[in-house]
Amino acid sequence: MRESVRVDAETPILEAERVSLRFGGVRALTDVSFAVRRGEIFSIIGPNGAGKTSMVNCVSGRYRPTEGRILFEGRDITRMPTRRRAALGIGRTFQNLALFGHMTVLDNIMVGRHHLLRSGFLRGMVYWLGGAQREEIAHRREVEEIIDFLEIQHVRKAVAGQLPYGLRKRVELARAVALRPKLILLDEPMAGMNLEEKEDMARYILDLNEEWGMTVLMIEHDMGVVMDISQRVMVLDFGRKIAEGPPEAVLADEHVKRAYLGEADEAVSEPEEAVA
Ligand SMILES: Nc1ncnc2c1ncn2[C@@H]1O[C@H](COP(=O)(O)OP(=O)(O)OP(=O)(O)O)[C@@H](O)[C@H]1O
Repeated sequence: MRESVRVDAETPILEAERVSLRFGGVRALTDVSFAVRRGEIFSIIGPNGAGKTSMVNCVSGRYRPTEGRILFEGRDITRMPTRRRAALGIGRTFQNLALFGHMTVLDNIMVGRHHLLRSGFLRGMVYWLGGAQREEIAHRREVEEIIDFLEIQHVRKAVAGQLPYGLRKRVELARAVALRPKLILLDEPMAGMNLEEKEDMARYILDLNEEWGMTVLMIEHDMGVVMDISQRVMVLDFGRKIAEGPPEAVLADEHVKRAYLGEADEAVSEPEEAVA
């Protein structure tokens, strides 16, 4: 039986409370707190090694914070295994592609669905045993919907490992979406993409958010994309939070400019041209 949880419009879908993470002597995260509101696109930015992936791994369950708590829909998930978090509705993609290269696109997405069944959707499982054919049809319909949405119909039978990089990233997103998560964690979804692929990916993320109702927590280096599609942004630097807020406010923050964007205060300005 599912535990009852406190969920209302005021409850953030995700909260990190004073999270610290150490690897031996390395302080990957120090005292980081933030909250993601239900329905928003929230991005984490910061220089290399700032702790972004570590933070997302604490949310997905791959890493366990040394100190602090992670709450999902008001429930403490800090010590919960990854699989159970997925069953609660936390899905993710990885910085480095994690597809089954030898399998078809369709099978890769089906794997996402099977994970959904295995992860405690007991009713579905019983149904599967009792009426496998109807379940399979429903399953396929969902998968086809995702394939249509991500515009990968033309490669559905292709072997995933042989696709161009941008398409593989899209298939990986499809697999994460197949879990039907409430919160989707995207680790550098645009990495290695050309401009057109980035624009497509940005549109898919917006649609996932607006039409599919998924809350998005994203790490992304492309500042243009981050500023375009995020409602709020958190900036990490050396494992600490240095700013959080709407994109424009964060961009204008002097601390952020110095620490992250490298726009030092002493920026050299060109002498103005003499006006005749
Ligand atoms: N598994 C690990 N073992 C030891 N140190 C780690 C591990 N994972 C991360 N770190 C260290 O923690 C710090 C934060 O790394 P993290 O990968 O979270 O940063 P990031 O902001 O995601 O960087 P990037 O933008 O390069 O992906 C770094 O100093 C990194 O070397």
